[in-house]
Amino acid sequence: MEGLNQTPVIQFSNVSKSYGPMLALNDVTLTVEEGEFVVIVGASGCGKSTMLNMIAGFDEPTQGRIQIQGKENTGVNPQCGMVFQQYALFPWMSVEDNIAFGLKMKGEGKAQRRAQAQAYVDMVGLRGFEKAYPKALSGGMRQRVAIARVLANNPSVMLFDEPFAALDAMTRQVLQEQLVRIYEQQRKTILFITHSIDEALLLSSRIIVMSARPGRVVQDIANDLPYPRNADVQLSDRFVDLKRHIWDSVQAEVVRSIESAA
Ligand SMILES: Nc1ncnc2c1ncn2[C@@H]1O[C@H](COP(=O)(O)OP(=O)(O)OP(=O)(O)O)[C@@H](O)[C@H]1O
Repeated sequence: MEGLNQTPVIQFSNVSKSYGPMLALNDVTLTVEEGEFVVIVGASGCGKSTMLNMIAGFDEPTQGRIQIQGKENTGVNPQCGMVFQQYALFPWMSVEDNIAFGLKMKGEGKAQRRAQAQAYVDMVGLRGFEKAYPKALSGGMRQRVAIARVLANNPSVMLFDEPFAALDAMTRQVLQEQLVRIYEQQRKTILFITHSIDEALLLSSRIIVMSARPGRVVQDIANDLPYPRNADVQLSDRFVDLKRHIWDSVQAEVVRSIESAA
């Protein structure tokens, strides 16, 4: 059967991570296959960002092994593209140049860079803003530039660390729907962190619930809400069932995390 013997895009094997004496992640084993949209939820401080940082090669496990497409990182992994909560754009570059930056680094010619940048400008709905600088853009627009820049690099894995957390609710919903559209078209492998169960359900094909620190995987839930999706999915009975189920386990872990901090 197709896909059965494929190397997973991401493989955590018994991964633990300590910072000095503090254990942040404890024995995490997780396999992510090509084309999955995995959302990680869990209490504050349970090691979600640490997981993304280790996948990207910004940090490494204290114990266990992380393999990206079958290989352990030896440094920052160019196959991983990260979108952060804070927009991390180059303020001295236009929208177009920010998006095309990675293409320039790869040595692509100017005309080709411009054409590709334009395609991603269109994809994230920023036509007309190509020549604008980040300071002239709203938070939501900046985040679209950040997403387009990562897409333009065509990474094997897209990593999102609470990318919409700083946005107002309406902008957030527009960007969520846009990201779902992009996923439906491109089926990129995505790992996405959020504190919002609604966001997790709207976006993901699978949801991982982490325990309070030290983080472990406590639930691994297939999100069977059908694609194509839009915000209306939140009105369905299945959405409400899944939300209740996930909320119960997240809430238990949040309470544990607050109690252990007290
Ligand atoms: N570079 C570091 N040095 C020391 N401690 C760190 C470092 N990075 C993370 N930690 C600690 O590791 C734990 C996990 O942090 P991490 O940021 O991965 O959690 P998180 O689940 O992403 O949290 P949040 O939801 O609040 O963003 C926290 O207690 C944090 O303070």
